[in-house]
Amino acid sequence: MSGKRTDYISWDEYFMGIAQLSAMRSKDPNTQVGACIVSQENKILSMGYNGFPKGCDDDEYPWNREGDLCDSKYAYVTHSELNAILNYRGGSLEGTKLYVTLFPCNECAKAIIQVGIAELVYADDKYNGTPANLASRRMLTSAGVKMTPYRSNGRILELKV
Ligand SMILES: O=c1ccn([C@H]2C[C@H](O)[C@@H](COP(=O)(O)O)O2)c(=O)[nH]1
Ligand SMILES: [Zn+2]
Repeated sequence: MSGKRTDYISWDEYFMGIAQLSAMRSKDPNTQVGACIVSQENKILSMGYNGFPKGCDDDEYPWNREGDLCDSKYAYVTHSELNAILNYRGGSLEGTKLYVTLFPCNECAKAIIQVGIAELVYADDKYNGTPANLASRRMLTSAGVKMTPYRSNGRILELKV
């Protein structure tokens, strides 16, 4: 009997929690996505969320989903996974693990594969079955990236900030 706390959060809860917290920084009114990249030694290497690139004012660029490409967010938003990858300045991401709140699209899948991320743990999969989702799964499978759905145990983590 060591007397240690037993209700501490697991590694998965910790890293998915960080991804969820990162998503809360997103200005996207429809879908907020967060990502957290972790080393094989469970060290957090990088984080990201979906948003416009540096210098592109959140109040000037459109957050619309509809309309011409240039009048919608899709032309401008950087996805959370890509932001997490680009935010990392420490060298190689080979063999790392990505926690992400939404299953990655095909464009993010390309970046994930090319930087050598070995596994992804995803929470939501609301675009399952769409062309981007199918293409993403196809590439991730071909590249041998392990895809693990996050299994929430339903525990609610509260923060007073
Ligand atoms: O792999 C992905 C896919 C999407 N996102 C971001 C891009 C957008 O900001 C939203 C999706 O908006 P919808 O209104 O649901 O189409 O999510 C991402 O970060 N990573
Ligand atoms: Zn994406």
